[in-house]
Amino acid sequence: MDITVDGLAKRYGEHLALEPVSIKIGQGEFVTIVGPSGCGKSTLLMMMAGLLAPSEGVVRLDDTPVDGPPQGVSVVFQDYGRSLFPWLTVRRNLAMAAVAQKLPRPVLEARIERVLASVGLAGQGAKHPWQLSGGMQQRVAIARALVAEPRVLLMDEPFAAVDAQTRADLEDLVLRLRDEYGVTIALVTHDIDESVYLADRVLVLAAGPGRLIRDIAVDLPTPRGQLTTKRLPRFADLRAEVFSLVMRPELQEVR
Ligand SMILES: Nc1ncnc2c1ncn2[C@@H]1O[C@H](COP(=O)(O)OP(=O)(O)OP(=O)(O)O)[C@@H](O)[C@H]1O
Repeated sequence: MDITVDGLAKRYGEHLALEPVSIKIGQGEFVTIVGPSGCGKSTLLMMMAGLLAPSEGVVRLDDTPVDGPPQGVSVVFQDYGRSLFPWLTVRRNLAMAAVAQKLPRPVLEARIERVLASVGLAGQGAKHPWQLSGGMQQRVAIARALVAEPRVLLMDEPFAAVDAQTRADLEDLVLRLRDEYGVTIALVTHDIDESVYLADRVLVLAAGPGRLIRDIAVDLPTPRGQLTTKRLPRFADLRAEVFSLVMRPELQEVR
């Protein structure tokens, strides 16, 4: 599913949180969104998810305008602790996400088992979220987003609350899932290395007011690897480019 963001802007009362922004994200593309705190990253993502109404402009999925949470789009938030139901098992948490699809029970159960295996949680379905580590809970949140077989996955700092090792594992997991499920992904992050490592394109936003200042094509080879990719000179160049834009946007602005 393509995502077209056309002149999308957001005001909160008098405050202009995001100047009009236009972006196209192609089917199966992985785009990351970076920028300093308060530049409107979450605001942009929530409007793409149909969870927040824009003040101007429109989001289209393929050719259909978004005017509420659309079918085929799943969202993963940072705060997995609050996004899972603690009183339900992992399997029941996942089943809830596909309720609207009214799948026959065996189809739903097969999907749940497949998705749990995909995120490395085979055999954990009968546990409750609180019996799992933070990294495993975030895997459940990702699995839950996949159960409905979305065509678009929108992720808002999904790995911010886990340790570095788990974060690297989850990054690689999401890259693999993009290939396995062919989903289009937009992911908000504060982490510049992560923004380059994961992306086909990095969108850099600046603050005061929030605006898009650069759309960088990441011409690194695939498949990516934590060691192989991050030791490439080209990775260091891209990382430095994003870093300087995020830290000193006024020196770099091109449009
Ligand atoms: N519900 C709201 N009401 C009023 N202002 C808001 C609201 N949500 C966000 N803002 C403001 O809009 C701007 C953009 O916020 P947003 O959360 O989108 O930024 P962000 O880049 O995701 O920030 P962070 O990286 O800190 O999460 C900020 O100035 C914020 O204070």
